[in-house]
Amino acid sequence: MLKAITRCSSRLPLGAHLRSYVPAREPVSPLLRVPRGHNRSPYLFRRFFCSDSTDGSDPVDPAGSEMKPVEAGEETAESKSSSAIVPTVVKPEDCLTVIALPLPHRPLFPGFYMPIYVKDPKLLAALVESRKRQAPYTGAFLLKDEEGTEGSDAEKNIYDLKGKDLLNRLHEVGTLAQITSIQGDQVVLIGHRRLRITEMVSEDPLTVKVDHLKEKPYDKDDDILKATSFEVISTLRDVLKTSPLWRDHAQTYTQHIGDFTYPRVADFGAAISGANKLQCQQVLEELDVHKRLKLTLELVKKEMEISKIQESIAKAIEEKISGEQRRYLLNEQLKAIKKELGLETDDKTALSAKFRERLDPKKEKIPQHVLQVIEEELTKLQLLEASSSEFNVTRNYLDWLTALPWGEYSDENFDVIQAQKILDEDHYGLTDVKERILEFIAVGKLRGTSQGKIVCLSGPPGVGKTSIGRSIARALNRKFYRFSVGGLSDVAEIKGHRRTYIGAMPGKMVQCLKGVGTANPLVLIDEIDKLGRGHAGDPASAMLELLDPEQNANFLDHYLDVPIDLSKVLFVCTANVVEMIPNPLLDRMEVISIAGYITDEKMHIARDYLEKATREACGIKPEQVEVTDSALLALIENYCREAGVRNLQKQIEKIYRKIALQLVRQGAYIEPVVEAQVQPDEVKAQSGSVSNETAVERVEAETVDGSIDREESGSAVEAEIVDSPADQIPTSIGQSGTPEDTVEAEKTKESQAAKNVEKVLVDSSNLVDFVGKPVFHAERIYDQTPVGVVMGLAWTAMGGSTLYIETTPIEQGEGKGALNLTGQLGDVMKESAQIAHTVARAILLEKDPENPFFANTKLHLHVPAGATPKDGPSAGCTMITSLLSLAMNKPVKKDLAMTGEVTLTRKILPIGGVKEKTIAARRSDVKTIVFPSANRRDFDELAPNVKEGLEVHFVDDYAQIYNLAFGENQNTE
Ligand SMILES: Nc1ncnc2c1ncn2[C@@H]1O[C@H](COP(=O)(O)OP(=O)(O)OP(=O)(O)O)[C@@H](O)[C@H]1O
Repeated sequence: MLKAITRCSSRLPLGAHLRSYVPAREPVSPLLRVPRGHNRSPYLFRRFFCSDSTDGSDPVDPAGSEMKPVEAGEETAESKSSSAIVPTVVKPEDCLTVIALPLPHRPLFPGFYMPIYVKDPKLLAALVESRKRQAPYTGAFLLKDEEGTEGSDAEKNIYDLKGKDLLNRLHEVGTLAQITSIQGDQVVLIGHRRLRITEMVSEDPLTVKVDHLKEKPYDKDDDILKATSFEVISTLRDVLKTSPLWRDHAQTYTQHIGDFTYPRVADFGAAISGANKLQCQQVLEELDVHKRLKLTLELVKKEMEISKIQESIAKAIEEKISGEQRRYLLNEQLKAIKKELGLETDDKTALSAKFRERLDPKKEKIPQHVLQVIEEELTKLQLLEASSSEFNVTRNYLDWLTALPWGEYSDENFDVIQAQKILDEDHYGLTDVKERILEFIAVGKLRGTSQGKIVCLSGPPGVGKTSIGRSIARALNRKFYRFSVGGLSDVAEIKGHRRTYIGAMPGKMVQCLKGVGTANPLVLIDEIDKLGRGHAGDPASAMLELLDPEQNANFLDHYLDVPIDLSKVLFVCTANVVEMIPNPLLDRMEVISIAGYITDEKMHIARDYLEKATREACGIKPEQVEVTDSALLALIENYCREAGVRNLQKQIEKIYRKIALQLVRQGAYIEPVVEAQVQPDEVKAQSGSVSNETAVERVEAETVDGSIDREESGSAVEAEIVDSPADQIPTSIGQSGTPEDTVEAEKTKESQAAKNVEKVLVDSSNLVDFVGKPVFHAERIYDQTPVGVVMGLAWTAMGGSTLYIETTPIEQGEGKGALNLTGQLGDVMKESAQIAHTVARAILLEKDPENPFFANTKLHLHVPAGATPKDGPSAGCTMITSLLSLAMNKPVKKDLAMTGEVTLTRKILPIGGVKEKTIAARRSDVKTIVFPSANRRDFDELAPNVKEGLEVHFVDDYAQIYNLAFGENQNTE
């Protein structure tokens, strides 16, 4: 079996520098050179032919030589003379009977090498034999494709063919090939001249008689021939530019063949083109040089097109990958440079070193099990590929593990006095909270260590829950970390994601510890009452694990996967409504409620804290402004009635912003005055004897804007002249002019200017200019409540408030008794109204058995304000009183407010929010309050200033309220 190593002999080095055909006219690449030879001797070419061709025979005869087929047996004069001299050496032209070697893939062109594999032992032996006999020639003929088979199939069947069958399968025209070497079954051939099979001589191996073919004669000066040949050359040259492989061919070919002639150009082009075997065979068979050139031109043009496409494909792909490759290469180079300079060892080592460096100082404090995990992960890191995703996961994990403050605690403050000072510095009042913190410190001092606790601060917005948390941290000398859990529904926020997830992060607590860098911070968990309901897992349970002192010594974060000790963390939670906190959580908390502030407390907070802080924040000096008590009071009463002080803070900020603008504007007007003062010429003119009037007159002339009146300007300048004699400062500036002096003078100027600016006064009369019209109108609608209207006390998340219960008849008639309710009442409140109706009817029956009011009257009970939803049972007693007032046509006592749930048996049950309700009652100028007896303790605990001026009655039966309300006053205490 024959097997060609390559597509054609093209793998073998051929080719040459092809010189320009007309060098003077066309100084082109030296790669392709002249197809001349029309004026050169054939012998000259022979010298250049293949090295093994010892006889110098030339398969490509020079142009102009005889082009007719050489008949078998016919011998040229040259051959005769040669054989006469060296009769033992067979010349190519003497080979008229040759072994036919089938070529499966491509024909062999004269001047080209072709290695083939001869698998048929008999054929191989015959070739070896022939080589030994000094006749190293064979006929190489292209195998025709059998119908329906192609390529490898043709090769497969080749050795089954013998004799005639094989002959029929061979193309008639082939090449006389010299056997240059035989190694094993590899036979290397070099093509000499064209042959045509005439008849079969023997069957196995197939031996045939051949005619030697020569090109038809052609005119070497024919223009068309020249032009075609040039075109082939120029196309070849173009292709050579893009393909280095072709260049090699050309070089080697000319080394062996010598200069190009027209037929050689055609052969060369066809041989190195990638054309299929039939097209090549066509070129081989063509003896007309012009036609052969044209055929070749077609092939090389096609080759050109292919090479263009190849180039564009290569370019596109190169562009695509070159960006990434470039980055990769640059990165690698950078790494190498850094490594060389000792700036960085390789990634993994540097990372490990970084982690170890972090660990070393705290190694003793890290729990053993954590150390073990860290070591394992460090080993894993070394084994992983730096570009793998697993590497990144491990690196991040180690980053977190090593960054946590294992066993690192801030030195706690156990000094109660110092702590009290800090707490008082930041907040007014809040005695309960402060006391609790001081107790905590005291216990810590006695025990020697403090322990984690959960404190829950509850109260309306803006009462300072969050800010006292920060202040507690400061008092205890702990690091402060705050996170809000309002609306939090993902357990992963608290407990972290498992490491297997992409973008996994530890939970908030681990983030907190990394952030603060100590294991005993104060963590403020804001809005715990607004904790979301989780869709995957229950955040409340996760919070429980986090907060519970029993469990959190071994808190397990999903990401970290090693237990961490949170028992030293002090948790402070804040909530607006304690009832909304999940019960198991609430159970573990120590709730401290901050009810809100009364006017008096707000005054203190505003004066001593908010105003001070705001003034500093606005860059205003105390002497530049005065906000009177009456202004603050008006602000609190008419603008900021809510329980907290956040709104009050906003209003104060508003005032100070306006003041700042006013001061800056004034300063801008005063400045030109000061400038005017420092004109040396003018100073000289004044020379110490300037009268006040003169200065005033001058300023008047310069500050023409109407917004500063004459008197103001005058007085400002007067102050200027009195405080700093005009002939001193300006003269020093004018004369010395050193930078120090200038700075000094500038400073003096500034302070003078500040002094000149008039102090801004804010009092109740001009408060409107700063904060606009009052937003609140008195909660109190009635001076004296009319029949059917009674004031109740309510509690909301915003603090306490007063509310009215109004009842009016709709229609009367036998058996028409009914009750309509309005005012956005909730279910509980509606039920409360039904109970009140029943109880009121029973009481009326007792007091006035003849009165059929409730039986015959359709009533309407309304609770303003209608837009606010209301609920709760604590308005029960107020509703009964309102119904009775209407039924008896008797108004209730003036300035009376009440609260309390009533049962059907007229018992009064306790209510919540005593402090808020008391504060609200005082705000509405209520004089007498009725509370359930069960709330007496709550009331007694209130600060004296909150209780001041109130007449409070504690009742446990409605009869007592009846007496209080309708004038039959008794001592209910
Ligand atoms: N007793 C006080 N003394 C001084 N400043 C106070 C006092 N109470 C509240 N403040 C100030 O009021 C502002 C609002 O307080 P903070 O934000 O702590 O309210 P909060 O109760 O946490 O509100 P929310 O429930 O809306 O979170 C803060 O600037 C705080 O300093």
